[in-house]
Amino acid sequence: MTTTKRLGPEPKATEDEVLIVAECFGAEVPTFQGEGPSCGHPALFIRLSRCNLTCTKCDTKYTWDWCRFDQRKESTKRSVAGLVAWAASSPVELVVITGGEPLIQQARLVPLALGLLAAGKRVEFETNGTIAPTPQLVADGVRFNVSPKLASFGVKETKSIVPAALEAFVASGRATFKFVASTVHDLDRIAELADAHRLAPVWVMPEGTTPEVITATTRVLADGVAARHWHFTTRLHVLAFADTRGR
Ligand SMILES: Nc1nc2[nH]cc(C(=O)O)c2c(=O)[nH]1
Ligand code: SF4
Ligand SMILES: [Mg+2]
Repeated sequence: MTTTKRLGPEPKATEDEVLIVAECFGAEVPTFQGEGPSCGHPALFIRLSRCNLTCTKCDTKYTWDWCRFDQRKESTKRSVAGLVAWAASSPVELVVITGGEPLIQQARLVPLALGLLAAGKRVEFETNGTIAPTPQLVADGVRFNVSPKLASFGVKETKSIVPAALEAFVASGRATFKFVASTVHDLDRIAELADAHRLAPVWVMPEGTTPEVITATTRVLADGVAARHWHFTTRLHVLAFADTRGR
C-alpha cells in the first residue's frame, strides 16, 4: 500500500463536520468519569456547548447562559476529525460526551461517535433525556447516561420530561437513568417517573458541588435508594478535585 503525504494544512472542515464545543479535558490533566455506572473509570471528556433547558441548579451554565457568560469566549468550533485525533492520542479508553445537552448536535455526533469507536474507544453520553437518539447513534460501544431533571432542579417538568424521548432511550437498551436528588421527596418523584415510563436501571446521584453537601445529601438519600433496590453514585470529581473546571 502506498501512502500519500499531505502537503499544506488540513483541509477545512465543512459545517457538517464541526461541533460547538465548550471544553475538552482528561488528556493533559487526567481524570475519572465521576458519575454513574462507570464512576472511577479513567475518562476523557468532550463537553459540548448549548442546552435546550435552563435549570437554575445547572453547574455548567457556561454552556448556555449568555446573560452570565460570553458565548464567544465559552465556545469553539472543533472538527470531528480533530476531536477524534485528540482522543486517539490518549490511551484512555472511555470518552464521555457531555454538555450542556449534547444531543442538540446529534447529526454531527454520529461521525464523532463512530470515529471514536473505530479508534478503539467506548463512548458515554451524558444527556438530559429530552431528545431521542437516532438509530445511527445507538451503536455497539455507546451508552447513554440519561438524567431527566426534576422540578426541584429548577425547571418545569413539562419541558424536562419528554415521554417519547425517554421511551426511545428505554428501547435503545443502552441507557441508564441517573437522577440528581436532594431530598427524600425527590425519591418519591423519581419512583413515579420510573413507574410511568418504565425507566430502568435507576441510578440516584446526590446534588451538590462540595464534598460537604454531597456527604450530607448521601446520608439523607441512601436508605431510601437502598430500600427501592436502586443504584447509587457519588460525584467522584467533586470529592477528588473539588469540582475544578476541567476535571
Ligand atoms: N470527572 C467528571 N465526571 C463527570 N461525569 C459527568 C460530568 C458532567 O459534567 O456531565 C462530569 C464532569 O464534569 N467531570
Ligand atoms: S439540562 Fe443539564 S446542562 Fe442543561 S440546564 Fe439543565 S443541568 Fe444544565
Ligand atoms: Mg458536571
